Amino acid sequence: MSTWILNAMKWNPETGTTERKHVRVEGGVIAEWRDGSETPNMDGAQVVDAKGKLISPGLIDMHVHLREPGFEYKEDIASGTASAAKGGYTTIAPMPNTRPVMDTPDTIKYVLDKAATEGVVRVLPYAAITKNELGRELTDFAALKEAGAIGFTDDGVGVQNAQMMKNAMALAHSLGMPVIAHCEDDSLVEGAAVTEGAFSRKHGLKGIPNESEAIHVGRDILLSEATGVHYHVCHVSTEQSIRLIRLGKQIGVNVTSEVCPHHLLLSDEDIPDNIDTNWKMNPPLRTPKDVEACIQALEEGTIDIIVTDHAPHSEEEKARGMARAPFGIVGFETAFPLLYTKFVRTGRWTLDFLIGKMTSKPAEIFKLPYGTLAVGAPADLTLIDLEGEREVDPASFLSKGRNTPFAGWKLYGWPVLTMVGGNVVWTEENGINR
Ligand SMILES: NC(=O)N[C@@H](CC(=O)O)C(=O)O
Ligand SMILES: [Zn+2]
Repeated sequence: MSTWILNAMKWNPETGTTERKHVRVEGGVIAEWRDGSETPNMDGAQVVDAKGKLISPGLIDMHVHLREPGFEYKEDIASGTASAAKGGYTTIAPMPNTRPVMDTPDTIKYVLDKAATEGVVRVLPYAAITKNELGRELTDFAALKEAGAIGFTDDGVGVQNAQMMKNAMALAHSLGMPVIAHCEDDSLVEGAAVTEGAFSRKHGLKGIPNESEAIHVGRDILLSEATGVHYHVCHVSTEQSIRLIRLGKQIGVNVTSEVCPHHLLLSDEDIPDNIDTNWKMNPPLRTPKDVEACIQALEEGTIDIIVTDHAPHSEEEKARGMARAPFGIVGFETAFPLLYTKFVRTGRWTLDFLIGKMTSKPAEIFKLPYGTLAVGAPADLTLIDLEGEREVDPASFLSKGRNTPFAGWKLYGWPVLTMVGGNVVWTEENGINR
């Protein structure tokens, strides 16, 4: 079965503009491109008229929480992958902080099987570094790799013991696998919900200091240098971490890093005075200076990629107040429109720059065969409406989570169709197609 997508606008890096193109998809891969002025032979093919929408490689999100197994009331693989598809994502990497923790081959297989039967996008799971993410005992890395895990992380908590982390890195390196780290020194954080900054001072709250993140980043860069492992820093939020990553890259350490849309767009000074827990996430929103440092780090390449850290929680949990509500906000269904509207439409970034940080760059650093529209590549793609303006409406999310600080924001750049391996899995018009 072949499909023609007609009249899509495709970025041309040589001219720095988009051009009208037709593309044929066959056998799950991109088979041929034609100029928009041609009329291809479409006998027997399924035809999709893109009507001038942008065509992008399917977005890739290397830091997400699907909550299954164990927290299906927050999200499950069916709802989480549907939410991803609606956000234009075709490949996502879920974190192992589930219940049970994804720390055995069986849990990895469970997630992969569920994703194959109920999921609509590609799901590439991470496995835990330590059993139950308790930081005490390493998991069986070789068996987890064999089961299909793509890397090791205790995301949700930092690995507190340096020797444990060093052992993990040495073992991961011997297996050719990356270590992905949630960087947080618990001894500096205790009982705080927001960053140390203007907001914490104004409200008399204990703050989460920037060093709690950067201390782990610095430690782990040294351990990566010692072991040679590919070390990837999760959700970078501070100027201090950036300084260390920049230095690590300069001296040739195999370090990469990611940033979330909220850390590029919001600071602690934007948190409303009524302290809505949709503004509580980990790492917390930092100061305006940190926000600008994150933007510049992405621009200079110190930060490599953009991830959502999609972290759904129930309304009941988020209603527990700032001290007791869990950390985290949803991300799939707002990421691209937010970044397109705030950085591309304002002229700070080119469309190509933004899309690269969400497609080809994650594919490159995690060695994935996706994130490209080249002939022969898997037909993972998304069509995006760059012109229609719409408000963020959490009630319309396909995620079970409604926890976002972006409700009501008026944005451009909404996905309208998502294709994975040649199958249309979601359209704005007809919803999910399983
Ligand atoms: N980011 C968050 O605020 N929360 C994540 C954990 C994590 O990514 O560290 C979660 O699992 O809810
Ligand atoms: Zn984390």
